[in-house]
Amino acid sequence: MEVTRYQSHAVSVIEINHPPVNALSSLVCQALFKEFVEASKDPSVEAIVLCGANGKFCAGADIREFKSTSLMKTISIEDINGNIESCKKPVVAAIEGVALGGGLELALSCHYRVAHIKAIVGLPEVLIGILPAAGGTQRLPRLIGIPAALDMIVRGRHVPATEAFQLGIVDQVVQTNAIDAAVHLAREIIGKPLDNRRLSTLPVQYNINIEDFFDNALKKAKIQFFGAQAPLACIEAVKASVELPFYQGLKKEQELIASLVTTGQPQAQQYAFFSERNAGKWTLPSGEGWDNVSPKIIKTTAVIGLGTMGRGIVTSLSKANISVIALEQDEKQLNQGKKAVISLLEKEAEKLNKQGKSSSFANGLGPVHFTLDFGEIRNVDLVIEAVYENMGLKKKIFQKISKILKPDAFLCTNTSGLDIDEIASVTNRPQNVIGMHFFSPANIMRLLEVVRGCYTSPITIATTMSLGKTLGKVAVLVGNCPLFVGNRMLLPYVEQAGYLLEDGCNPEDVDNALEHFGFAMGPFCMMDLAGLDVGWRSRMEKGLTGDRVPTGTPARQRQGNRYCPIADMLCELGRFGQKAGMGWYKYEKLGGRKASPDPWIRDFLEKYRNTHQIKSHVINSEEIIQRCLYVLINAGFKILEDGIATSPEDIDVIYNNGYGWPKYRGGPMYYAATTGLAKVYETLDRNYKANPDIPSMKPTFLLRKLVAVGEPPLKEWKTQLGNLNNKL
Ligand SMILES: CCCCCCCC/C=C\C/C=C/C(=O)SCCNC(=O)CCNC(=O)[C@H](O)C(C)(C)COP(=O)(O)OP(=O)(O)OC[C@H]1O[C@@H](n2cnc3c(N)ncnc32)[C@H](O)[C@@H]1OP(=O)(O)O
Repeated sequence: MEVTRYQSHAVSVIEINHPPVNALSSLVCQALFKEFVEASKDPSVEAIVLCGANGKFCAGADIREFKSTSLMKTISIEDINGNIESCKKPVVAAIEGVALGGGLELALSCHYRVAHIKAIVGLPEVLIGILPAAGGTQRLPRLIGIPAALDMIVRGRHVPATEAFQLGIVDQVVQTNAIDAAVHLAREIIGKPLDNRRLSTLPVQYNINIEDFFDNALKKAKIQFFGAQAPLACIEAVKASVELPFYQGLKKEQELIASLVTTGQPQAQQYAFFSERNAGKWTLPSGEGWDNVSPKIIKTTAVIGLGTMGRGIVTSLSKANISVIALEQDEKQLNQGKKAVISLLEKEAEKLNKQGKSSSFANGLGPVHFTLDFGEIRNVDLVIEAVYENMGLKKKIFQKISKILKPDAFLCTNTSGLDIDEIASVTNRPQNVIGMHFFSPANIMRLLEVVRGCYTSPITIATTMSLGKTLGKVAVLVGNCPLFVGNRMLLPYVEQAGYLLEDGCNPEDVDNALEHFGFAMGPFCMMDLAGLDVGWRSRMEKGLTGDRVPTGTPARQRQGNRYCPIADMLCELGRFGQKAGMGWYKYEKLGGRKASPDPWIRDFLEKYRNTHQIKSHVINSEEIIQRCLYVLINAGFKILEDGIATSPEDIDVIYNNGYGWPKYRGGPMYYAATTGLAKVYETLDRNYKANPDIPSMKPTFLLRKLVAVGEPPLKEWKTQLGNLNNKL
C-alpha cells in the first residue's frame, strides 16, 4: 500500500509509504490523490495531516520514473498540490527526515507545516538538472520572499529545520514526534480561516529592484555554474513568480522543464545521481560485497604525516567526530600541522554555524590528539598513512606500524598511484592493507578511491568503504595498478595537452577550450596549481627526463614514442607554477592565484617549434577537445578491460567528483556513449594511424568491440567484458 489513511478523532492522517525515501512515483501520486479526495469529502473528517512512513516525509518525485520525456502522465504532483491547497479543511504537513523537491512542494501546498528538529527541507532539483516544477518556484517566493527562495532553489541547498523555521518555511519545530504535534495543531485550527494560508493566492512581496536583482543573479549564475542550464531556468521560473499570475507561473515551470529536457543535461545529471549511489554497491567476483560483508565499526584512528593531505584527512575525521591521533616525526612539523588543522576546523565550524548547525570542534580540536610518539597509536582501529609519495618511506612506516598495532587494526595508505601490494608485502597482515586515495583538499573533495590490493580482505574493503561514507565521501572501489583510475586516465590527457603546444597552441588556448567544455580548470592551470615539480619528479623516477635518459635519445622521443619535454624545460628554469609565481602562466606574486598568459611562454614555444622544425597549424576548440578527451576516454576503456574499475559508471563518478568534469555531461564514459562510440573510435583510429608514435591513441579492444556489436547502452558494456581479466 503506497498510501495509508487512518483517523484520530476528527483528524485524518494520510501517510506516504514508499520505501526507501517515500518518493512520489505515479502510483503514489494516484493513491495520494484518491486518499486525499476521500478524506476531504468525509464528513467525519475536520482536518487532515500529511506525513511519511519510517521517519521520512518525502524525497520528492521518483527520479527513477524520469526516463521518459513525457513527464508525469497521470496525476501530477501539482494536481495533488492544487487539491490540497484549495481544501476547505485545514491540512498540516508533518515533516520528519526529509522534505525535498516534490516533497517540499507538497508540504508548501499544505496550510501549515510542522517539522522535527532533525528534519531537512529543500528544493534540490537543480542538482539533477531540472527545476522545482510542481509549484515550488511559485509558492516558495510567496512564502519567504525572492532572495531567500532564489538562493535555495538555484543552489539546491538542504536547509535544516531550525533555519527553515527562521525563514518562515515551517510554522513549528518540535523535538518530539512531529506527527503527534501536527495532529495537535490540526485540531487547534479546525474552523479557523485559511485564506492567508493558501500560498498561491498571496502576492510576492519585495522591496528590491527586481530587474537589477534578476539580471545580477543571472550574471552570477552564468559564471558560477558555467554551462549548466538548470540554474538559469530556476532563475527564470522564480522571476515568473513576480511577473506572472500564479497559474501562468506554473505553465512557465512546465515550459522551462520541457526545454531543459531537450538539452540532455537532466538525463546526464540523473545518471550521475544514480551512478554515485551504485558506487557504494561494490561486489567482488567471489560474490562477496556490500550486501553480505559487514564493516567493522571504526571508533579510533591515527593519521601519519601532517602535510597537506594529512591535515585534510585529520580534519575530515574530526568533522565526522571520529577520534584521531595525528602523528608527525618532529616538533616543528607537528606544530605546523596542528596550526593548520586548527585553522581548517575553524573554517569548517564557521561554515556549519552559518547553516545553523553546531559542531563538536567549534571551540577547539574536537576528537584530535597530536603526538610524536608512535607508541600512542598502538590501540587504534585504523591508521591512515599520509606521508609523501615515496615507496621506500611508506614501506618503512608500514613495517614499523604493523609491529606496533593491535592484530585486527586496518592499515591504509593515502597514495595517488603507488603499488598497494608492495606496501602490504612488508606487513604482518597484508589482508588488512588497503589504499585510500584522498583528493586535495581532503576535507573538501568528495571523491575517495578505495584501492584493493591482491591480499586485501572483503572486511577491509567493507570497513574502508563504510568509513568513506561516514566521512561524507563518495567512495569508489578500484583495483591496484599504477595511478589507479583517475590519474591513469589523466596521463594521456596531459600528454596530449603538451603535444598541442608543440603543434601550435598556447596554454590558454587549450585551457579555454576545455574550460568552455565545462571543466573547472584546464590542464595547464591544473598543473600550475598542483606544482609542475610533482610530474617532473615522477618522470625523473621513470627515467623519462634527467640523468637517466640514455645519451643520444632524441629530445622529443622516449623508447620510440613521441615525448614532449616542454614541462621538464620549464621545471629546469624553476617555473613550478603558482608557488613560484610562474609556470605555464605568470602570477601576481609567489603563491598567487590570478593567472595571466605569459608572453615569455609564447616566445619560448615559438623558439622551441623553430628549433625542432615543427610546422604549427591553427587548432580549433573542437580539435583540442577531441584530442584531449578521446585519449582519456580510451584509457577508461582500457581500465574496464583490465578490470581496474568495475563499471563505466564508477569511472564517471570518479571524474565527476575528483577531476572537475562537468556533471551535466555525466562523466567521460557517459559522454562517449552520448557522442557515439563509433565517432570516438573512428577519430582515435584516424589519429593513431597518422601518429603511430602515440600509443594512447590506439583504440582499445573494448571500444572496438562495442562499436562492432552496435554500441549497446552503457549499462550493458559490462557484459561485453565477460571473459576479460577482472582484477576487482
Ligand atoms: C528526463 C527528465 C524528466 C523530468 C521530469 C520532471 C518532472 C517534474 C515533476 C515535479 C517536480 C519535482 C521534482 C522532484 O522532486 S525531483 C527529486 C528531488 N529530490 C531529490 O533530488 C532528492 C534526491 N535524494 C537525496 O538527496 C538523497 O537520496 C536523500 C537525502 C533523500 C537520502 O540520502 P541518503 O540517506 O544518503 O540515501 P541515498 O542517497 O543512498 O538514497 C537511498 C535510496 O533512495 C533512492 N532515492 C533517493 N531519492 C530518490 C528519489 N527522489 N527518487 C527515487 N529514488 C530516490 C536512492 O537512489 C537510493 O536508492 P538505492 O540506491 O536503490 O538504495
